[in-house]
Amino acid sequence: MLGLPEVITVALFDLDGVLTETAVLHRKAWKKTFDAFLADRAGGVDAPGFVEFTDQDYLDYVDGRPREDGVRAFLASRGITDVDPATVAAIGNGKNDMFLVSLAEDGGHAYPGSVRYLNAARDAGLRIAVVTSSKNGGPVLEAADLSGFVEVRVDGLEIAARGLNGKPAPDSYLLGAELMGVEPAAAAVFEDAISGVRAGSAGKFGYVVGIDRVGGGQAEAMRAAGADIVVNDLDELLPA
Ligand SMILES: O=P(O)(O)OC[C@H]1O[C@@H](O)[C@H](O)[C@@H](O)[C@@H]1O
Repeated sequence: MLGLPEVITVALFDLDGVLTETAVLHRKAWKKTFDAFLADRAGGVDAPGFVEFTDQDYLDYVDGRPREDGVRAFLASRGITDVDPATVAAIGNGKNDMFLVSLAEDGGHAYPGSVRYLNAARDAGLRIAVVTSSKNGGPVLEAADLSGFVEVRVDGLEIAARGLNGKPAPDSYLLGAELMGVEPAAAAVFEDAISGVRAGSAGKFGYVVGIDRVGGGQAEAMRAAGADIVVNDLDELLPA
């Protein structure tokens, strides 16, 4: 009925890019932030040393990870390891200000296919939690009018408060399963980020669903990272 193995009683949904279209807002805010930082270091966008932040950079280093983990991972990928913690925090805060402006302007939309799936899941008695690295998980759920579906939310604030390792470590998903009172084997993870698919795989969850929103090599990368199935939209899992 829901395209999941029968043993699954709990769904652990990532948020940005799985339930809501906000991954795009995150990516655009990160690009503006990192391009400004890189241009500043290189001496301008026309300087020979300037190489812009790409969509693939977002997927490889930032997507799905907690804010400052993403900053450090991307800078390290460019060989930039001399930034102090205050600078890492300032880069993340600047990006967050931009994200909040775009969320207020855009409104934070849910994917229609995800809303169909959430309704079908609720009707079928599948219990629903959200596990997101974002500290904006609460406001994004509210903006997209999805809070009513969610029994338990693990977000970036909770992850930081508990000192958990962020995705690709499985900790946040393991906490989600624990708060829902089930073993990982009884829970399915729904993810659009490679870091999140890795977290689901590392946590030995009963089923890992990859949602490919970007095309290119993403579906293949998701399978390699441990996804049991890859779809383009959640309602592909529902009966036609
Ligand atoms: O900066 P926030 O809102 O706490 O979000 C952290 C990360 O949350 C993830 O859900 C997004 O995929 C990332 O793009 C984002 O950087």
